[in-house]
Amino acid sequence: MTPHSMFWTQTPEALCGLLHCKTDGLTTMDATNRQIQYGPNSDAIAKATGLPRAIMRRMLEPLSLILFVAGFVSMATGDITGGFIIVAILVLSIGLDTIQEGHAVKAAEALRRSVALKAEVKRDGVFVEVSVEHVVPGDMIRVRAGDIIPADGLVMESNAFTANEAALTGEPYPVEKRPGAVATPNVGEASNALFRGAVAQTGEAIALVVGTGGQTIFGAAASALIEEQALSPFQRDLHEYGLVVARLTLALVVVIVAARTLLGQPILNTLLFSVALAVGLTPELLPMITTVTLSRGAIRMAGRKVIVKRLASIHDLGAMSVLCTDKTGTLTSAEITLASSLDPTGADNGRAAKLGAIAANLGGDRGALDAALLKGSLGASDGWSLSGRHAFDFTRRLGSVLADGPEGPTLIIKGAPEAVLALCSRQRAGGFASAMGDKERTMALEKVRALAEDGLRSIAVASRPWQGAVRNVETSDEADLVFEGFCAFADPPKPTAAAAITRLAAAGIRLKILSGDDPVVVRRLAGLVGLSARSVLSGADIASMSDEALAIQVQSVDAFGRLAPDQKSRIVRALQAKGAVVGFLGDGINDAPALKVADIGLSVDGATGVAQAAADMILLASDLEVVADGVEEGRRTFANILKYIRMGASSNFGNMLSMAMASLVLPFLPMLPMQILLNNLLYDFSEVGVPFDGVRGEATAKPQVWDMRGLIRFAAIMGPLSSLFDFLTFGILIWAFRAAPDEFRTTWFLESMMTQILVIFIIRTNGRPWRDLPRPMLAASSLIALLVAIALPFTPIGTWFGFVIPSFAVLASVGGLVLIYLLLAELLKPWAIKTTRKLVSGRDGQAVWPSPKAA
Ligand SMILES: Nc1ncnc2c1ncn2[C@@H]1O[C@H](COP(=O)(O)OP(=O)(O)OP(=O)(O)O)[C@@H](O)[C@H]1O
Ligand SMILES: [Mg+2]
Repeated sequence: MTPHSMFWTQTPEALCGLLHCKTDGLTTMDATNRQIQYGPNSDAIAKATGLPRAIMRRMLEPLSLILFVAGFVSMATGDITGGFIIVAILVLSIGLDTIQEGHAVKAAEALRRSVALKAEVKRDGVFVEVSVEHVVPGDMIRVRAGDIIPADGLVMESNAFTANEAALTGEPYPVEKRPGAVATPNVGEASNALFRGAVAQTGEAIALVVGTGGQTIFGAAASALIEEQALSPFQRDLHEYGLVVARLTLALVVVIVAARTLLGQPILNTLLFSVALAVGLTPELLPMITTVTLSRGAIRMAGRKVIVKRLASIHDLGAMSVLCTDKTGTLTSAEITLASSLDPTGADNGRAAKLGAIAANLGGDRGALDAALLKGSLGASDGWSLSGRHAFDFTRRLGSVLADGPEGPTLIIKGAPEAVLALCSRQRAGGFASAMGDKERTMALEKVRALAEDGLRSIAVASRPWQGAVRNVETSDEADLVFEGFCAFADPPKPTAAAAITRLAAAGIRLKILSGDDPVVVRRLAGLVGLSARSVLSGADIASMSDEALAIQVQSVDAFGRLAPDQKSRIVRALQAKGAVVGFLGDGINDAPALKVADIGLSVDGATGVAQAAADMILLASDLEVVADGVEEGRRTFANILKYIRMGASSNFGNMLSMAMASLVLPFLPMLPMQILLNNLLYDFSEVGVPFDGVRGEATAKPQVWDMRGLIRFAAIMGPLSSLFDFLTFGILIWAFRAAPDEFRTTWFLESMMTQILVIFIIRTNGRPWRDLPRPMLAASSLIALLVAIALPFTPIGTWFGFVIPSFAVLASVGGLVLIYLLLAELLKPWAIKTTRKLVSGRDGQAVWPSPKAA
């Protein structure tokens, strides 16, 4: 049943027998059945979803459980109305919570799935794209350079195919994979096997899937690469904040229960009161609120062509202060074209392009340059076949093929000019090969420079007739070459790039180009799109720098060229070291390491699988405009979450706190448990509109960073203010009006509702509330909650809750107090919202915001 142990030692026929399939792919029907039999190709533990489960989960939370029990106990002991109301309110809150969450989260999840990695499988005789999850044993898959291999499989056909299994086996170099029997049980030598989670480096292969999901050789290790979702510092802080409040609450409850029991108050009553208070105090809604707001943010961002894979990265995007980007495809158009083919002297000659196209075709790379070469010389490789290869890699910046054709066995090398020229000892011009010395090399490099200054990027092509037996190419073979000439490519900047960069700069985000291309090309482009082109650092420059020196250099340099993949990630780290929140936008295999290290990895739809897998967000259009839109949305979302948190940390919390204190000095309960629960429910309802609220331009104008100290400052100013007015109400009711318990509770309920709900309109904006009105949804949710709260005591239903109609004098004075409270809150606001966390310009030397993924 498990054909996958050492499957590479078996023949395709034997495996097909075990898997009950043929070697020409499955039918859709068969695949569907197998999906049921084998399960999805992922080993994420299926999360309990579904409505009943979501409700159960909430009901089983300790506080709800206690309240349910208490409610039923009340009913049983005679207080039918009281007990019933408590249970009813609980059911309503849980319903509110569940509906809100279910809806938004599902939609966000669906979006995430829409950019899930795709795999090419043969179904009903043709190759089609399905999501990786739907690959099943028995499928024929096709993988190409840049893909993450979706399942374990036996290679049936291959063309220049190499796979990088570093993450699985630790073997740092790509290994060639081709069909053919292997006898060894050793995984590392299974040259006919593909393993889930490895990266296809070059070429193309077709394989028979023998293992999916957890049933793969590297199992969980592989899926960690494919499906990782780490917590961001923002989420961790939120969690911690929740814990602090929970502990405070617990302490408070213990004190109240002890004190009131000592005072001889009825136990059940006290217990219910303190649990209700705990419900009011705990930010039990916080996780739901952040998830819902983030999910709503994700949905809105999708409308602006940004698909969010990791929800918490929305905040990180809003906090981003530096965006590093690859050059081709984002700053320049993705479609590179072959502009000219030149011989070593600079004269037009098609030979370089022809050899380049042969190498591109046989070499199996899938880069933009190869595509341009193939398009530029159609049919050039007719009559040529592959005998050996040394695959292109971004560190050597060249690759070679051993091709057999009309000229006999020939080694063809193409790559970055300085890399290729260093290997040449002769050059061919006008049909003749002549010696190539330093003088010729310098002239050739000057030609490259001249081309670059005209905006053309070039690669060099060299060759040499192959002597001796045909075998695979090694580094030592790449010497003593004949320089054949250059291929020059046009790669002009996108017309929209400069404007987008200006817009990002206005939003407080600095752009840096991190390219593998020639520094001269990079410099010219930087100038064209409005970046500082004064100094350009190259990979060679930074290789000799210490981390400290690099961290200083990256502050002022905006353009980098000739970077190896690990140098891109090194620069990202250097920026992070000085406190910047760094985004990286890239699409190639060579961008994957930097995408992983960056705080926010951005890739584009259609990018290589590795890049997409490493990214947190996928742009549906490769355009900086889209990033700028996304940043705006991200900041908006974050601002809305902040509203919630601020509200919870001040008014709501303050109210419950003063109530707890009052319960210790009053001979009666300051509010009945069901009144507290009602208070909490109405307050929660009033906030339902927050995720839909608008945000003022100024709140999204600069990178926004989660600022725990700032929040504490806010709470420390607004909390006591709210408590002060609670105590004033308290004092007036007791001493001025000598209010009876029922009137006292009703009035305090009204005061508490009015302050909590109305202060939303003040806290939600940094500006004047009357100049920055809330969106209809928030206005509606809070005003409805407020109206219900105010109207209740005056209706017959109010009596169920133990409300009475307060006297006019009482109402008038409390109304007056609420107005003064709101006025003071508005006056103190500017002082309370001052950020304590200096916004990062990359210079404050304070890494208070560690990169989420760098750890
Ligand atoms: N297929 C190829 N054949 C030959 N040389 C190549 C090929 N791909 C890349 N190179 C060489 O390697 C260099 C780095 O590659 P590339 O420019 O794609 O890196 P990058 O960092 O992705 O750059 P960009 O910022 O332009 O996207 C190129 O400038 C070129 O000289
Ligand atoms: Mg690139």
